[in-house]
Amino acid sequence: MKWSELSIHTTQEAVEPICNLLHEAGASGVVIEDPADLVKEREDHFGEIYQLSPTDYPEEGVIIKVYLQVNSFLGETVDGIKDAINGLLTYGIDIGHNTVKISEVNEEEWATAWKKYYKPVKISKYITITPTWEEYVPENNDECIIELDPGMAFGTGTHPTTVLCIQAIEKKIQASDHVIDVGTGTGVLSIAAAKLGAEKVLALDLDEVAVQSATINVKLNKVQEIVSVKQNNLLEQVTGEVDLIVANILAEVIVRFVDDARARLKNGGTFITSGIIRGKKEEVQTALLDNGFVIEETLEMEDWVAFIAKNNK
Ligand SMILES: C[S@@+](CC[C@H](N)C(=O)[O-])C[C@H]1O[C@@H](n2cnc3c(N)ncnc32)[C@H](O)[C@@H]1O
Repeated sequence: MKWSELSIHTTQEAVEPICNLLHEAGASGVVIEDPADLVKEREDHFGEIYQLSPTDYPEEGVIIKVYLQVNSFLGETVDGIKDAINGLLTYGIDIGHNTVKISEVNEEEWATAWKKYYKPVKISKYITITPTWEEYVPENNDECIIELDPGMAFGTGTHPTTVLCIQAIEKKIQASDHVIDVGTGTGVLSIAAAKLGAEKVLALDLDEVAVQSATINVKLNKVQEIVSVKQNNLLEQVTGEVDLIVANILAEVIVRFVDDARARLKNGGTFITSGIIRGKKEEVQTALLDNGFVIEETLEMEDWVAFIAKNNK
C-alpha cells in the first residue's frame, strides 16, 4: 500500500486546530516535530521524554506530519486540508510559514517514521512507559513498566491528559477494584490500572484500530486475565457497578455521559475525567456537580485539566 506524507510547517499556536482539521479529514497517526520538546522545563520530571535528538526537529516553528493513503481522492483531500488551514487565519490564528510538502512513502517507512520520537517516559511515582523497541532498565524495584506499541491509536502515554489520568489512577486505585476505561486508545490507562492492583478492567473504545491496538498491548503487558477490551460507544449497554471509571475523552464527549458514568459507579466510587482543555473546565465541572458528583481534586498540566470526582449516591 502507498502512503503520502503531508508535512506542514506551522506555529505552536496552530498545532491543535490543525491536528483537529487533519483528524476530521480522516487522517490518523500525526507526528509533531516541536523544538520546544527539546528544552521543555517541567515542575517535576513526570512526562519528560528522554533521549530526543535536536537534528529531528525544525530550527523554528513546528512541523506536523500526517500520513494519508494514496487513492483517487488524495488530491481533493489535500486541497481541502490546505483550505481549512488557511481558514484558521479568519479566527486570528497565526499559521506561520504554512508550507505544505507532499511526498510518497511506502508502508514500512510510514510504520517506523514516528518511532524515533517515542522514548521511555516516567509518568508518575510508579509508572514508566517504554516503547516495545527500546531497552529500558528500571531504576528501582518499585518502578512499574508499561510496554507500549501505539501503532495508529492514541495513547503513547506522553500526552498531558494521559499523564494526569495515570497520576489520578495511582492516587485512587485500591487492590481488587473493578474499573472501566472509556476511550481506551492503546489501552495505556487500563494496563496502568491492572498493574497498580485492579482486579478487573473493562477497556472500551469506539474505534476499531484502538481496540486492536489495546488488545495487543494488553497481551504484551501480560494483563489479559485482568483487562478485557471491547468495541463500544461510551457506556452504552454496559451493566453493573464498578469502583472506578476513567475517561480521557474530549470535554464535549464527557458531558454527554456523566449521568451514565454515575449509574455505573458504586456508592463512593471514583470518576476520573481528563481530555479537558482549560477553556472547557467549567462546563465539565458543572456537568459533574449537576449529576451529583463531588469534585475531590482538580489536576492541571500545561493547558489540560483532569477531575477526580466521587459518587455520593
Ligand atoms: C484522547 S484518546 C485517549 C486514549 C487513552 N485512554 C489515553 O489516555 O491515552 C480518546 C479515545 O477515545 C475514543 N473515543 C472517542 N469517542 C468515543 C466514544 N463515543 N466511545 C468510546 N470511545 C471513544 C477515541 O477513539 C480515542 O481512542
